[in-house]
Amino acid sequence: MHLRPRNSDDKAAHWTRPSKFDRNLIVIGAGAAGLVSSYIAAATRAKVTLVEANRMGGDCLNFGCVPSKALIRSAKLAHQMRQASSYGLAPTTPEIRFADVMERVHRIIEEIAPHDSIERYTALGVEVVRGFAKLVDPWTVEIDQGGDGIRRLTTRAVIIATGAEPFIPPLPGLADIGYLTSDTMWDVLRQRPAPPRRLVVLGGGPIGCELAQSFARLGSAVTQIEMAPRLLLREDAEVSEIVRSALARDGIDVLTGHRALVCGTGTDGKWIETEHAGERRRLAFDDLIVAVGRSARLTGFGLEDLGIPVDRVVETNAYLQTRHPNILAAGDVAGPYQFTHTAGHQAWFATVNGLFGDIKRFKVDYSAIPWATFTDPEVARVGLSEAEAREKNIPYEVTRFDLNDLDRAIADSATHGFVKVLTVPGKDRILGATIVGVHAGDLVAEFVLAMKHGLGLNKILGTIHIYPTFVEANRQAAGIWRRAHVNPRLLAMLEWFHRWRRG
Ligand SMILES: Cc1cc2nc3c(=O)[nH]c(=O)nc-3n(C[C@H](O)[C@H](O)[C@H](O)COP(=O)(O)OP(=O)(O)OC[C@H]3O[C@@H](n4cnc5c(N)ncnc54)[C@H](O)[C@@H]3O)c2cc1C
Ligand SMILES: NC(=O)c1ccc[n+]([C@@H]2O[C@H](COP(=O)([O-])OP(=O)(O)OC[C@H]3O[C@@H](n4cnc5c(N)ncnc54)[C@H](O)[C@@H]3O)[C@@H](O)[C@H]2O)c1
Repeated sequence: MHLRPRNSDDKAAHWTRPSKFDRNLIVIGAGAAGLVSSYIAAATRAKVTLVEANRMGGDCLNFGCVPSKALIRSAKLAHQMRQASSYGLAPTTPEIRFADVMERVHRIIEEIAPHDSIERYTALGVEVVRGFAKLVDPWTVEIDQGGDGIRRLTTRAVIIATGAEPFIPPLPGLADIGYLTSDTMWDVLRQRPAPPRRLVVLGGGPIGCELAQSFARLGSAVTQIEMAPRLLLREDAEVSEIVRSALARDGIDVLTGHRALVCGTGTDGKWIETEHAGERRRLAFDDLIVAVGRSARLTGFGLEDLGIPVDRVVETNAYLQTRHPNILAAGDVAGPYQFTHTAGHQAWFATVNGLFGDIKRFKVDYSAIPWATFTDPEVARVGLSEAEAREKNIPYEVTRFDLNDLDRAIADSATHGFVKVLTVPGKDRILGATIVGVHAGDLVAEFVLAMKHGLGLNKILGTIHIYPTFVEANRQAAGIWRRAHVNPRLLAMLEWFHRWRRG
């Protein structure tokens, strides 16, 4: 089989498919998508090689979910200590030992690292190679192993799982003043005895909100700059408002609708200038974290030479296949989501389609994708938000239950938030659920299960939930929906029946 590279000037260039292959599958990148892909391939007894250029576990373990959630936990405890008087305890001001906080963050990375280690994957039957992988042709991968030389392997299928990296905006002066990103901050701040004194967080997405709140609770004076009119733009406006006021309560100066214009260094240290409603404002700071989105890693490993189309992500079809059907992509590099669990979810489809696609292919299922932002209160969602339903012209009904009516939330003095469910008008079929509150990321699992398996609100109402728990809020919401949908004629008949029985 011959394939001609698309858009290539070299008209003579073509590739010949080998008649034999060294591997069934080569996976490029050992983050969530790559690890799960190679695991599944090995479980089906395929000969699979996993190539990682940097740290096993990818961004989630080393720079993302794990360190950020570890930091959030220390920050939450500091916050709870300050709240002690609300619970009848003596007011406490926590002594923040920042170096110890950062040591704990790194200890937790080390504690989880064995799950993603070379040793574990080797024992599972995966060949793990340290090095930088490059596609030479649709069936050949070249691995630069640094001092250990270059190795070439042929393979029937390839999964691109190269992830994403922080996007750095073209902000004048930014490169000169020095800035932190999720890639660099964990190592840089590990060297510091104290948290940044004056911190600017650029970006009001999940990363910006989680980090801004954590550092504020650990003692930094935080200013958060978001150019959009509100935080967490993907969520409904009321969600953004709850998060904004929570961050404000933590002392963060939240500047939405502010465009960052330029930064530099002056007598009072570093500064950034923003513009809002025609007014310019200059803010002094000591450290700045850039959290304005993540760009897929698309260049430098052969996609261009193979004519594989990319836009913001690698272009794939519903089976996660690229232009070359034996080259597939999963995780942040494939989009449209940028979560660890969606990377793992796509990995199953990419692997099965890569190994068995010429026999049977499976379309990747995006029907019930959940996510959570781990601010306090947490924000979790599955399916449609109200804004999305309106945008897509999908008719819906809303049922809402506020946590200030939930016994457990009242007992815990944690009543900020709600459960909001969108259903098909007149039916109990769930179109989406948004939960804001303590443990929202855990609570949403019930709606994910319901949506995935076609269970409606009646089924949630008919399921026993332990009293008093936060997850009872889901059943309360289902109960509100039920009461709003009782048949008035049936009620009238029942009333008549009872009257008749009384004689
Ligand atoms: C601060 C932060 C917090 C986050 N929190 C959460 C959260 O709470 N929950 C959640 O679900 N998601 C969270 N995420 C997102 C999550 O980390 C990513 O969605 C996830 O890591 C994507 O996995 P991946 O396998 O696609 O890519 P990655 O984890 O980025 O892995 C890709 C790997 O490929 C390697 N690589 C790249 N090119 C090559 C090459 N040519 N050769 C060899 N190796 C290569 C890279 O070194 C990297 O290790 C967070 C992200 C950040 C930054
Ligand atoms: N809890 C989680 O699951 C979790 C946590 C963190 C990150 N993530 C993943 O990582 C992805 C990236 O997160 P993120 O927060 O970096 O990106 P994001 O794209 O979600 O949000 C970035 C924000 O920055 C703003 N922005 C862009 N340019 C700006 C500028 N020049 N000045 C000010 N604001 C600007 C945007 O308007 C946007 O609101 C997320 O979309 C998510 O998928 C997930």
